[in-house]
Amino acid sequence: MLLQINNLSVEFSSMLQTVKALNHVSFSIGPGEILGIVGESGSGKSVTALTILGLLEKNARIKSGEILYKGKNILQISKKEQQELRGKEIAMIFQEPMTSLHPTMRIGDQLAEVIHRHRSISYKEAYRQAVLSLDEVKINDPELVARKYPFELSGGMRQRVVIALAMSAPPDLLIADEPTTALDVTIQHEILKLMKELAEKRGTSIMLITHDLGVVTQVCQRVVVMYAGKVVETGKTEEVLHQPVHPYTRALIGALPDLATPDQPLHAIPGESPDLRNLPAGCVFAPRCERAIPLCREDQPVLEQVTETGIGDAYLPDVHRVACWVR
Ligand SMILES: Nc1ncnc2c1ncn2[C@@H]1O[C@H](COP(=O)(O)OP(=O)(O)OP(=O)(O)O)[C@@H](O)[C@H]1O
Repeated sequence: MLLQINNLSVEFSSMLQTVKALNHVSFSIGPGEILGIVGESGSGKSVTALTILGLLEKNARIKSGEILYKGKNILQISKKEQQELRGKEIAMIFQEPMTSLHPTMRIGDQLAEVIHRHRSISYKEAYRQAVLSLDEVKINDPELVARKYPFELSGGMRQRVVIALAMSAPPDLLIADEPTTALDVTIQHEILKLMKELAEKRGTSIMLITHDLGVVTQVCQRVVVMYAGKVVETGKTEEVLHQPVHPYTRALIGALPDLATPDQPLHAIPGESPDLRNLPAGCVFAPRCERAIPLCREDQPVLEQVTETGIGDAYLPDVHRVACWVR
């Protein structure tokens, strides 16, 4: 495994309250794998990403768990080592490309500077490679685009530049937080295709955070479904999305006419999202669950293998697992 998260719990505290943002989260990402993390707003997707990157805000506390990156617990390395990891091995791209781009610097110079920093080559050579990297992310006329400023490019073009920047090290793990949400459907499709191609070509693993199940179907081999800071279901994309077991996953999928079509937002589920300052004693989804039985309100279910068909180690990442008493 490239990345293995075990039993991760993260809280945010202020004088008055404690928000339990992640509760005993475990999952892994293999080399070259594209893993989808899906869930409603507030389910803990971004907090998971920020914890991996060592970028949690000051009021955050890691209550339990470990994050093994190439077998080493990166929750225990120094700030400097975390920074090095972020620069060289783990890259991140966000929904809004401008957050990653310098507004007053030409595209070619931004890329060349990063490439120059990572490799021991002259700036001139780094600039030449910057132009090549624009070509690699399928930008037409890369020499011309290299001389432009970010504001002169469309949203889709900017996100391609950001991908080129993120891939310049190149990283072993790319964390992409809603990378196509701000783009129109056709461009979304092209950007996802590009990310998939780059992952295959470079062997980069991608952790793709999305609220869009169409995106998951399109590019992710496996998926982790999160709800209220917990993993409620996980397994191969096809199994989880075509034979969902958790009532939450079922509800998410319920209203989608066609999973193969991108840009399908998650179905709104009746009831309110749980209050992370005051989580229920039993299953976090029980208050909204039509199938809940008394046990669901008393005891927290843990992730367990769905069927016996996946014979062997229940902790193999491909195995379809669900945290639900009623199945
Ligand atoms: N610095 C913080 N202080 C207090 N609470 C926080 C902080 N950062 C995140 N949270 C809380 O942690 C929970 C999980 O947030 P997170 O951003 O990971 O959700 P998400 O699944 O990524 O949602 P979205 O899809 O809206 O980005 C939310 O309830 C959020 O309010």
